[in-house]
Amino acid sequence: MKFTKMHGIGNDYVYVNCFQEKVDNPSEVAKFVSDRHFGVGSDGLILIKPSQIADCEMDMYNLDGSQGAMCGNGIRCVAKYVYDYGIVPKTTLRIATKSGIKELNLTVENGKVSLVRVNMGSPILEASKIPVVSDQSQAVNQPIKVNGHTYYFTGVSMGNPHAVVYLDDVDNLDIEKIGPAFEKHPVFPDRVNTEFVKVIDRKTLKMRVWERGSGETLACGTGACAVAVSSILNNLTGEEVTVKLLGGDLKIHWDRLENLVYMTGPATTVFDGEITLP
Ligand SMILES: N[C@H](CCC[C@H](N)C(=O)O)C(=O)O
Repeated sequence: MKFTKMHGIGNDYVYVNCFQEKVDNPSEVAKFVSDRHFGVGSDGLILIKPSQIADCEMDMYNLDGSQGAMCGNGIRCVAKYVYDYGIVPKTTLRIATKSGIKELNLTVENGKVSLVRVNMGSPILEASKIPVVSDQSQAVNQPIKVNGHTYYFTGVSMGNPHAVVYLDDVDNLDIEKIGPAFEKHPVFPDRVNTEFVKVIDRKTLKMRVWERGSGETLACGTGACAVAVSSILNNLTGEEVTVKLLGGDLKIHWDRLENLVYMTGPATTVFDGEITLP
């Protein structure tokens, strides 16, 4: 199987061009290629497919083989792939995902995409639609008991579920322990991606993320959007923020009038390869 290794500020996936390749059992392939010792090494697998309703379709799998509904860092790389490889020679394009069609604008330098702006759509705040178990219609600063401690989270879906938790220190965080405890907590019926956030100032947030099905990743685009929405809802920042992640920065703007979230960030191609599947 031919593939291309790409990343969005360190959130790396194995990309397969399904205009040319056929992947029969993507969940199993995701588990195999994601292994950093026995496979290629990645946070998961992303299939780039033809679409009847958009310029192409993105189909994303976590490293545990579970299918995700949306991938912010991934969709920027999909746009870069289809432009750079001449499949969709347009700088404004639409990509179908499991959470609807997203529109993207590309910045091209020396014939290659360097920066991508994604209209990520409207955040979903209704607890039942995230889903989050709550006795309120929205889970804003909701208390939750994890490993014997009480934390407060805000639930946001960007097509996939996120729990945003504010802490004074995200550097000395035992994320390997607290991450899985949030991910599998019964308050989140479909599991959850958890972002641990420190507010730097009203325009800057610093975050780490424990992803559903992938563990700690260096970045999470939908997570950065969820963090921005939560921080604006909690009046901790203005509408435009820089979210600083381990792998780099993303610019997020929640246009409250349109109720649309825009994410701007880079997309990087690392190498093309070929792998024999088991
Ligand atoms: N890394 C992705 C999110 C993956 C979400 C996935 N872990 C799930 O919801 O199952 C991003 O950049 O938005």
